[in-house]
Amino acid sequence: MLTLNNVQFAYPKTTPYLFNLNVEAGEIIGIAGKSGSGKSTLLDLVAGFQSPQGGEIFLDSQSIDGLAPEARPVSILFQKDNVFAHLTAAENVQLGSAEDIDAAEKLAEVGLTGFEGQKCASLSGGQQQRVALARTLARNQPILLLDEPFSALDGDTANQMRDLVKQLVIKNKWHAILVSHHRADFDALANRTMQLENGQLSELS
Ligand SMILES: Nc1ncnc2c1ncn2[C@@H]1O[C@H](COP(=O)(O)OP(=O)(O)OP(=O)(O)O)[C@@H](O)[C@H]1O
Repeated sequence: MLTLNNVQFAYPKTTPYLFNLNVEAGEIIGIAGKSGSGKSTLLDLVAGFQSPQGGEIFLDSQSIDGLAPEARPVSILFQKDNVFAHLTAAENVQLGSAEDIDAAEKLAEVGLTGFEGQKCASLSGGQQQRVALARTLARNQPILLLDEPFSALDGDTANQMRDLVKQLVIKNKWHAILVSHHRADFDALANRTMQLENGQLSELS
């Protein structure tokens, strides 16, 4: 389980945050909230881009607070720019993996058989998101942070990506947090959705 236990944080001049959250393996927790409510800040704390000013973040009872971002058991999928355009699909999949991995196999798992040698610059936005997902598979980190990953995709492509992400989170028992402005993302993916307001999370009814 991923646990945020009384995690406190404040930027100068913003509402202080107090985060309590549990995410089970294989679960996707949706985070809704107005622009500026602190959704990205929550992801930044888990990813290690910001440090809690109080409280702790645990994965399966082990604190991850002392780990630098690159050492955290975390993968992140943003809205766009998740891949290096000048590298091939296979090269992008291999980034961040210590050992040689079978990029073709990972690409096949996300529906991109035969795309290994193609430069990402020549792929569609949806295909680029699939390449990024294949890299997430290759790294196979237990925490997956999803920051509006479907927002730049058209309706059908977004639906296919949602299905794929849901399947992979369950299959690989990742602990996923999904930030979005779109109710459709939560309806399709989230086991539970929390509302972030006034610096705190509460269950969205
Ligand atoms: N590095 C920073 N220094 C100071 N204030 C910051 C910093 N980063 C974000 N903020 C402020 O913290 C608040 C929360 O920002 P955050 O990006 O987490 O919100 P968000 O809910 O993700 O917004 P959006 O939905 O627009 O992406 C905002 O008021 C923002 O201006």
